[in-house]
Amino acid sequence: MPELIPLISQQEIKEKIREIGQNITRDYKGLDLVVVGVLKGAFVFLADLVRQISIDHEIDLLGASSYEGTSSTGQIVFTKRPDLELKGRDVLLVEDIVDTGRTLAKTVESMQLLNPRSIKICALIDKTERREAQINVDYSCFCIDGGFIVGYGLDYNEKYRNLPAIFNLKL
Ligand SMILES: O=P(O)(O)OC[C@H]1O[C@H](OP(=O)(O)OP(=O)(O)O)[C@H](O)[C@@H]1O
Ligand code: HPA
Ligand SMILES: [Mg+2]
Repeated sequence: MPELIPLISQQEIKEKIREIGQNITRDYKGLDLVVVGVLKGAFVFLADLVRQISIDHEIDLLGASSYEGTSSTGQIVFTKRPDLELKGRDVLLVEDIVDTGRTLAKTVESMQLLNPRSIKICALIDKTERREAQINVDYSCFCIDGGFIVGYGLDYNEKYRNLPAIFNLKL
């Protein structure tokens, strides 16, 4: 049976998201913000984050998938493209986790083709141990070294996304 070891509590997540939401609100005043969540993993974080951003903004979604179990296949499959016009706008990509960095590297590359005015990245978890692609995370909630984590949107083979806090998964 896999073991779940508590890593980040609901309260810690809540407090950090409030702080990051205030920073985004401050930094994007007067800009044309479109928050784009990366499915599936970011859906819980996105829903909580946008409710802490108090300037007008629009929300869109894209889908990107590459994991089997705890490993990246290296093949990023885009399962959904954003619907909104992003040209000339200020795009904030919202991710649950940056691990190897491959998903975001590919995603940023593909978003750049849509000619936004700016692209920045907000990630709940910035996990550094397996980083391969150079990614600058503009808004990072929690930085961790390693381990495979689940909960709060993050899955292992599609399970555990519903857990309200974040856990280390021991297989
Ligand atoms: O930095 P990387 O090594 O690319 O890993 C991060 C990506 O992996 C996960 O997505 P996954 O492919 O598991 O799809 P999911 O969001 O549907 O779970 C996660 O949601 C990120 O998008
Ligand atoms: O640590 C992780 N947990 C869940 N999904 C992930 N996708 C990349 N890294 C992870
Ligand atoms: Mg996943």
